[in-house]
Amino acid sequence: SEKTTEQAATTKPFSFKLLKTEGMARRGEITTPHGKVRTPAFMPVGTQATVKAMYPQQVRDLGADVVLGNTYHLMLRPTAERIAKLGGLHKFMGWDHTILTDSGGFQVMSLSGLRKMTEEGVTFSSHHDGSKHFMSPERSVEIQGLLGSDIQMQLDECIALPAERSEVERAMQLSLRWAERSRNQFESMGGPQKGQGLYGIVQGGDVPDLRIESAQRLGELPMEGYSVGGLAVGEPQAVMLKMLEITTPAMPNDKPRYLMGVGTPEDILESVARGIDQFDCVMPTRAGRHGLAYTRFGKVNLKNARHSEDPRPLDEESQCEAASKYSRAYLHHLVRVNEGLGAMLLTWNNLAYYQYLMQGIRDAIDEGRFEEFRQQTKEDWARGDL
Ligand SMILES: Nc1nc2c(CCNCC3CCCC3)c3[nH]c(NCCc4ccccc4)nc3cc2c(=O)[nH]1
Repeated sequence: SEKTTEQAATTKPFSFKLLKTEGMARRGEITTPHGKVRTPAFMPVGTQATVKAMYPQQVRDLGADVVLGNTYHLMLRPTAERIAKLGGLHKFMGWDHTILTDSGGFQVMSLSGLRKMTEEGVTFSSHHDGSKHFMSPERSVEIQGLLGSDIQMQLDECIALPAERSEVERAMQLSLRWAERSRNQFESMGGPQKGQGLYGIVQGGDVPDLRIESAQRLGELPMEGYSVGGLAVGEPQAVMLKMLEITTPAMPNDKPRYLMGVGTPEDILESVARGIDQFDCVMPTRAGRHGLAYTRFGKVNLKNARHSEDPRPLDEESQCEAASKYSRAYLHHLVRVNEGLGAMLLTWNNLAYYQYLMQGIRDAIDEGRFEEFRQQTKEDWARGDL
């Protein structure tokens, strides 16, 4: 029968095209039911169905192809059932491009009160009102399906570092068993037929053989992509980078690799060089709300009194008005008197800079000059803010 455009679009299978590589750096393109994702990609965080202090169109105009939502926050408020009743998360928040959701395990462990972790799942109390909740691998995938998420995460257990090997191994093995249960639930809900993707999450802490075992055994499951979890949890940057050098070669080469929770511009640049395609971090948005600006020449803390009479904008060559149109003195004032416009302008500037960096990385890999781009960018940052 003649499929409508809409139906044809949503039944295209999830896919990842590897377009170019330079060393371990990769340039690719993911196709989801809501469009394409150019990789390497930075994915702004929209925890409670909004990228804080930004309009969706503003986020899109900066070049973001995907934003993050969160199972933990949305299952508590307004609940996944209510969002589903209202047409799903895309419609609810007015974002008509790709949405990736985390499974909620990380947030339960880092945000919620009293919790009990068993083979079955995790019981926890809401950090809002103390109400009791339960999340299993199956329930997490069900919630992400209700939200209409294009890229879903398995439920996993992420532990903080440093940790005993026995503890790292226990959490890694549990996460592997939960990966299989998540996959079964995802397939029983027809995820693949809707063109959605489910990612497995590699764990294993800072223990090389556990990282390799986790990556290899996850790779045997037919996941649409694979995340590197359990990092950016307190370990030094050198340890994180070392673990990437060990882990990414053990992950499927033809599927997207998502490093969760990372990171600063330098973390991102160094992780692209070690085989990562997708990133998310609250840094640019959270820092913006705290007066910190990311620019081509490093960070500028607008709280600092040295900016109080500086008439220069953050970066007059920037395409983003937040960087080119307002003086540092004005931004300093807004931050000092805690005016909402301060958070809005600095969030806008920071997301603009992150997307500018990602576009530079993608162009550099396309043109076979990523190594040179990486060195030049690090020199620019080191110059500090002129
Ligand atoms: N499922 C899962 N999620 C992880 C996350 C959350 C990623 N952002 C989710 C978004 C969805 C909505 C909320 C966030 C992580 N975030 C970090 N580090 C953040 C470090 C950081 C902390 C504060 C400021 C800056 C960086 N490590 C992470 C590891 C895992 C993991 O193993 N499993």
